[in-house]
Amino acid sequence: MIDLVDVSKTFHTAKGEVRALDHVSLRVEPGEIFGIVGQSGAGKSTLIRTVNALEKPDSGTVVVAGRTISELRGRELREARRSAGMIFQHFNLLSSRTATGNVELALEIAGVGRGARRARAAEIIDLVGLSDRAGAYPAQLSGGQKQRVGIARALADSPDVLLSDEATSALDPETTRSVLDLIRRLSRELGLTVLLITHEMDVIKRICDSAALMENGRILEHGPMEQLLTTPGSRLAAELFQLGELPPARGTRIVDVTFTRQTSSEPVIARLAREHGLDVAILGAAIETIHGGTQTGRTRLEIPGTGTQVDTALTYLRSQGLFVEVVR
Ligand SMILES: Nc1ncnc2c1ncn2[C@@H]1O[C@H](COP(=O)(O)OP(=O)(O)OP(=O)(O)O)[C@@H](O)[C@H]1O
Repeated sequence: MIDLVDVSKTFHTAKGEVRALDHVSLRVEPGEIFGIVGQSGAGKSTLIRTVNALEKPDSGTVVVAGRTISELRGRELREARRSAGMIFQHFNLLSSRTATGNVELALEIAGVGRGARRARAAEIIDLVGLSDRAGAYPAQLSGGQKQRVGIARALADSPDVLLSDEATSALDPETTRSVLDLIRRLSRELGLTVLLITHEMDVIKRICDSAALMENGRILEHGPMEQLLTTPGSRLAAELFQLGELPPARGTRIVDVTFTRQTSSEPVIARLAREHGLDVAILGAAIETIHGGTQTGRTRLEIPGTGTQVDTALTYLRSQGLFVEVVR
């Protein structure tokens, strides 16, 4: 649905050149929720702005819903832009218009007639759960409600893609969860593809099917969440499962064991100690629920013993369907 191929963008500033996007390639499948995480200045906003053609890449191509929007101009470009709706951190609502009025405005700009505008606005306001607040002005709405209006406005013209630029960063944790759950529900119900950028790992783990980590204009790693979790050395996985510092070296082997879905580490570790006679210590553990329900966890083990004993232990863990990464 969204394809970025070798996209680069450099800004020329008074302080010199800033390479905001450095040969970025990325594919977001139809219906997928794809999250891009990275520190401030990583290039996330620039990337998302190339997808709705607010920014033109210096090189590379951006294809959205089958149209190479990085090459379009004029009327064709305006038409193509309609395939993506966008939501923002600070909602960007018009304070002089009600919730419905804000949604209708988007349809007015898209050239939809008055009757159809009314009907569609009511329908989409209902879809985001705001029917009882349809006549309220932004100042009378909570942050979460304002973002629901933002979502309704973005989806009013039935785009294929929803772009989200830190849409929950100004919200408290509980409201964040309800807005993310709404985005996930809408994505499933409408078959909507979602590309979101965030600096919060919590957002990635709550709703994303796939994710990418950006730094200095480059994509460092990307892929489906479950694949990332079992990629050796994945920084996204390490950030998801915070297992703390490594203890001082003392001649033992330290391994991280990741389990997903049916596999649970507990009986396996108990059996490892019992059947292999190894005095295994658990140094840390973290369990997370990723993209709406899959329980995934990581346990950090310290395994003493000779090289052969440890190798046997690792072979045993792997034979139990666990992903094992030797940390030290
Ligand atoms: N219009 C611009 N002119 C000059 N430099 C820019 C412009 N837009 C972005 N940059 C620079 O490009 C780099 C990437 O910025 P970008 O906003 O894409 O990062 P980001 O990951 O979205 O960060 P943040 O979360 O702080 O918005 C930064 O160094 C930024 O200063």
